[in-house]
Amino acid sequence: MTTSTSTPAQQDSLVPEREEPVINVGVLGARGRMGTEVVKAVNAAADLELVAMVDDGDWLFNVADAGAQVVVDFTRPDVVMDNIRFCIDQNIHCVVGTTGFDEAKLATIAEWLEPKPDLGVVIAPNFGIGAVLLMRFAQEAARFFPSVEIVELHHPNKVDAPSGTAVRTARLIAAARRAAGLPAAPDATKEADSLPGARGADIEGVPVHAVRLTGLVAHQEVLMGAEGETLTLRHDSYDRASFMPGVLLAVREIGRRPGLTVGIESLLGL
Ligand SMILES: NC(=O)C1=CN([C@@H]2O[C@H](COP(=O)(O)OP(=O)(O)OC[C@H]3O[C@@H](n4cnc5c(N)ncnc54)[C@H](O)[C@@H]3O)[C@@H](O)[C@H]2O)C=CC1
Ligand SMILES: O=C(O)C1=N[C@H](C(=O)O)C[C@H](O)C1
Repeated sequence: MTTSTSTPAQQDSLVPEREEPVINVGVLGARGRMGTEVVKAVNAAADLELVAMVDDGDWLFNVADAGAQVVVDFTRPDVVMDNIRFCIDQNIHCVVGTTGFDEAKLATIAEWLEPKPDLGVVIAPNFGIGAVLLMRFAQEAARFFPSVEIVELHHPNKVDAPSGTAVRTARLIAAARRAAGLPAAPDATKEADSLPGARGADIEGVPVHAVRLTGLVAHQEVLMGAEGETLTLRHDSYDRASFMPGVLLAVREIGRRPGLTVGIESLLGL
C-alpha cells in the first residue's frame, strides 16, 4: 500500500512511556499520499485503533458511527473547514495536516470550539520534527540578517503553492524581524525590470519561491544574508514516514489540549 521503508519503531519514536487507554482514530483523506501513511502508522501503534477510513465520496458520518475519538485530516484546503466543523459538531478531536489556513479561518475554528471546552483541534502545516526545528531556528536567526528568502521544493502533484510550511515560516520570520525593529524588505518581490513572478511571492516582506519537481517529496531552504556572509537552513523530508511521529504525538496529546493549537511546537516542549 505504501513505499515507505521505515519501521513501526521509527514511525513511533515519540511514543509515551506511560500506559494509556486505546484511542479510536478515524482518517480523512485515507486513500491519499499522507492518509495512506497515517493509516499504516495508526495500525502499527498498539495504543491506537483505526476505526474509520474516509476518502472523497465516502460517507463522513462513518467516522462518528465508528466511534472515532480523534480524526486525522489530510484532505484538501477547499474541504478541510467542512470536515473540522463536522468533527466539532460530533465532539471528535481533530488533528489537521491539511494546508491553507489563514487568520480568518483559524478565528472561525476557535469560535466553533468556544461552546465545547473539552474539545481540541491541532492544525500543523508540518508534522516533521526537523521542519518544526527549522522554523524555530529561522525565527531565532531572523533578527541578525537584513536579507532573507525562502525556497520550498515539493513533488509536482502538490495541490498548493507556496507550501503551508513556507507561509508559516515567512510569517514567523517577519514577526521576529518586526519584534527586533528590523524593517520589512520594501517591495522585496517587485523590482522594476523583473518579469512578473521572477522574485517569488511576497509574504509579509519575505520572498518565497516554489519549486515543483519529479523525484522530490518535501523540502525547504531558508537563506539569510548579511554583509560578507550567508546562513542557509535546509530541511528535507525524503519519505512521508517523516511526518508520522508528529502526527501520532498530536493524536495522543490532543485529549489533554482543549481549544485550538497551531503547530506542534508546544507538544514538543519548544
Ligand atoms: N502537515 C503536514 O505535515 C503535511 C501536510 N500535507 C498537506 O496535506 C494535504 C494532503 O496532501 P496529500 O496527501 O499529498 O494529498 P492527496 O491528494 O494525495 O490526498 C488527499 C486525499 O483527500 C481526499 N479527499 C478529498 N476531498 C475529501 C473529502 N471531502 N473527504 C475525505 N477525503 C477527501 C482525496 O480523494 C485524496 O485521497 C495537503 O494540503 C498537503 O499540503 C502534506 C504532507 C505533510
Ligand atoms: O503537500 C505536501 O507534500 C506537503 N505539504 C505541507 C506544506 O504545504 O507545507 C507540508 C510538507 O511541506 C509536505
